[in-house]
Amino acid sequence: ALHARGGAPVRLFGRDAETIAAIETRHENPRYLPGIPLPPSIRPTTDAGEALAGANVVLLVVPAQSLAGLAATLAEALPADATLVLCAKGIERRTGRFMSDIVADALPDRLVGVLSGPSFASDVARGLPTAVTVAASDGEAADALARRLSTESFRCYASDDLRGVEAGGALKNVLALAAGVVIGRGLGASAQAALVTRGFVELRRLGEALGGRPETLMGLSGLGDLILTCSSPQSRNFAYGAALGRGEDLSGLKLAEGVFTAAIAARLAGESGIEAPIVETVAELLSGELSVDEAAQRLLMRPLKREVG
Ligand SMILES: NC(=O)C1=CN([C@@H]2O[C@H](COP(=O)(O)OP(=O)(O)OC[C@H]3O[C@@H](n4cnc5c(N)ncnc54)[C@H](O)[C@@H]3O)[C@@H](O)[C@H]2O)C=CC1
Ligand SMILES: O=C(CO)COP(=O)(O)O
Repeated sequence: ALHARGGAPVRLFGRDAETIAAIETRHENPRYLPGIPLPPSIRPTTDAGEALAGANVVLLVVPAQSLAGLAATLAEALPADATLVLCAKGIERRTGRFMSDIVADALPDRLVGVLSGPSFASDVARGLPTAVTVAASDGEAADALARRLSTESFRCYASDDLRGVEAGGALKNVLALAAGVVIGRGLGASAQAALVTRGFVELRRLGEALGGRPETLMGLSGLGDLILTCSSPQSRNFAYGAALGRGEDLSGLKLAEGVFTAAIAARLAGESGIEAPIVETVAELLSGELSVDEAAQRLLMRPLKREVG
C-alpha cells in the first residue's frame, strides 16, 4: 500500500533470507502472500541497519511478543528523527505492556504511532479497499501520519487516542478466538452474534478501564476489527478458535495473537475490577483448565441480568 503512494522508496526488512530473496527476485512473498505480485520497487533486505538508514517512517510488524527483542536493534540503528508506527495487535504477556509502552521504555521521547483496524494483509496487498485508524498521542502528528500512509485503496483515519486504538486491536483477537470456537463447535450463527455483541461489551469496558475512549472502541480499530475477525475464517484468530472448537490438532496453525493476549487480558480485567467473562473463559480454555464444552456451558450459565447497565 505504501508503495502505491509513489515518492519515497519502501524498504522491507526480514530475517528469513529465503523469503527476502524470493521477494527480491520474484516479487512475491511465497511464504505469507503467495500468488500476490509485489511492486518491484520494494527493496527487501536481511540487514536491519540498511533498512533503517535514512528512514523517516518505520512500520514495525513483528508479533507482539517479539517487539521487546527488536527494541535493542532499533535503539542502535533507528535514525533520530524517524517515527515508529506499531502494527502488532497484542499485549506483552509477561509484563502487561502495550506495544507503545515497550517502545517508550526502550526508546524514550520517540514519536510513536499505532496503525490498527480491520485489514487482512492479503486484502491490503491485493489493493482491495481498506480503512484503518492511525493514532499518535499528538493529534497533529496522527493527522500527518494518516496523510503519509493513506493511498487510494488504503484509507487511514487519524486519532489521538493511542491507548484506545491499541486496546481494541489486542482485545478483539481474544474475542475472535471465542467466535471461532462457537462456529467450530457448531453452536450456530445466532450464538456467534450473541458472542460478538457481548464480547464487544467486554472490549468496551476493559478498553475504557485501560485508558481508551469509548468512541475509539466503537470505531474501526475496535468494533470494526472485531466484526472482521469474528466473522471470517480468513482471520487466524478465528481459524484457531474454530480448530479448537472442532477438536483438531492446533500445531502448525498460523500466528494467532489472541493466544498470547488472553491470559494477560484476563489478568488486567481482574486487576481493573472489570467483568470480562468471555475473555476469562478463553484464557482458561487455552490453558487447559476448561474443555470446549465446559467453556460454552460456563458462558451459558451466567446469571440472568439486564442487557444494559
Ligand atoms: N496478517 C494480517 O492480516 C495482520 C496482522 N496484524 C498484526 O501484525 C502482527 C504480525 O502478524 P503477521 O505478520 O501476520 O504474523 P506472521 O507470523 O505471519 O509473521 C510475523 C513475521 O515476523 C517475523 N519476526 C518475528 N520476530 C522477529 C524479529 N525479532 N525480527 C525480525 N522478524 C521477526 C517472523 O519471522 C515472521 O516472518 C501481529 O500482531 C498481527 O496481529 C495486523 C493486521 C493484519
Ligand atoms: O487483525 C487482523 C485484521 O484486522 C488480522 O486478524 P488475524 O490476526 O486474526 O488474522
